[in-house]
Amino acid sequence: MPLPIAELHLHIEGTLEPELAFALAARNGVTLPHADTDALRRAYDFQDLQSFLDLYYALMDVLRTEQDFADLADAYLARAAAQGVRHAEIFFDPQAHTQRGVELGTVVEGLWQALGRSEERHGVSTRLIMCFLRDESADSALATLKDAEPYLDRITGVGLDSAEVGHPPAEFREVYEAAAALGLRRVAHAGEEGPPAYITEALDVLGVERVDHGLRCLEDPALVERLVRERIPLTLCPLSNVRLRAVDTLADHPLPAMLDAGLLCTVNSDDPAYFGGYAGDNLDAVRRTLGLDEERLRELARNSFLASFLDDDEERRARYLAEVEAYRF
Ligand SMILES: Nc1ncnc2[nH]cnc12
Ligand SMILES: [Zn+2]
Repeated sequence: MPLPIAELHLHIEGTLEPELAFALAARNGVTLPHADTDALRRAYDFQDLQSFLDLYYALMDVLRTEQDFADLADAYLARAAAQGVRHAEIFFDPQAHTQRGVELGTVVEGLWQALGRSEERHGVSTRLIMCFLRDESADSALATLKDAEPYLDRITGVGLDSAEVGHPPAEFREVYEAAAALGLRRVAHAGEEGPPAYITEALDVLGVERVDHGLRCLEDPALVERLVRERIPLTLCPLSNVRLRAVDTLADHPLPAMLDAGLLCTVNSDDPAYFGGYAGDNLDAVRRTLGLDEERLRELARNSFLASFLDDDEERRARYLAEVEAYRF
């Protein structure tokens, strides 16, 4: 039995496995530019975040109907459950779909078909986090938040993703203020490729409660001290960092140093179909390559539930935390 964890950094569109991409392409009459799943997998040789995003957005063309989004999310939940995920806070990118003519309602209703039965089917509780694309305008983000109003009972929070460098968090101050006024939780990608100043801005200007990635905080000791003091969770994604070349090799990943520094780290999969593994695969990889011992792994699992948005269900959080403490490796 795998270690129970919460996955807090997972883009549902990044769970589109090549086999499902081809099946949906056939179902929807879409022609992919790749000959077959092997050819598509060979394209997963990324230089940086942008080279990944180019393929990630292109492949979304196969996602057209509610059923497609339901199938995508259901496949993720099944895989995640098998790897120990007990609770998943799932990102989606509405603008990547509405821009190509797929309505927001199709996306949310489709995802909800899978999320609504996830506990019964997979034993995984879920939350949905709507991300704004930071390489689109702040006005587009505001329009997206407005469009989402009919679905807010299904959306727990907002996030900020896509190409980071040159798109500082402060550009999205207004939409984050509006989201907060609607009672939404706030997170943002920062310090994946962008500088530590973006992490500070995400905290001070956007009011985020968690930082997605946050890897580059290590370049600013005062920021590290603040993140430790304020117990700001970081949702790290080790295999993603290797594939997108934020670190040279997994052996160079600073996770052990970050834990030693007292940072509230969690381990997540980001876009598992593209980066070579789901949440449990990420934990296995850091255990083997970075030599994390059992107590460090238990700490990562505990952190994941502490950092989750289960504040509306403390009884459940306590149950998950008890499972972590009782776990025998
Ligand atoms: N790792 C990542 N960083 C920024 N935007 C993303 N969208 C999907 N995965 C992402
Ligand atoms: Zn991400």
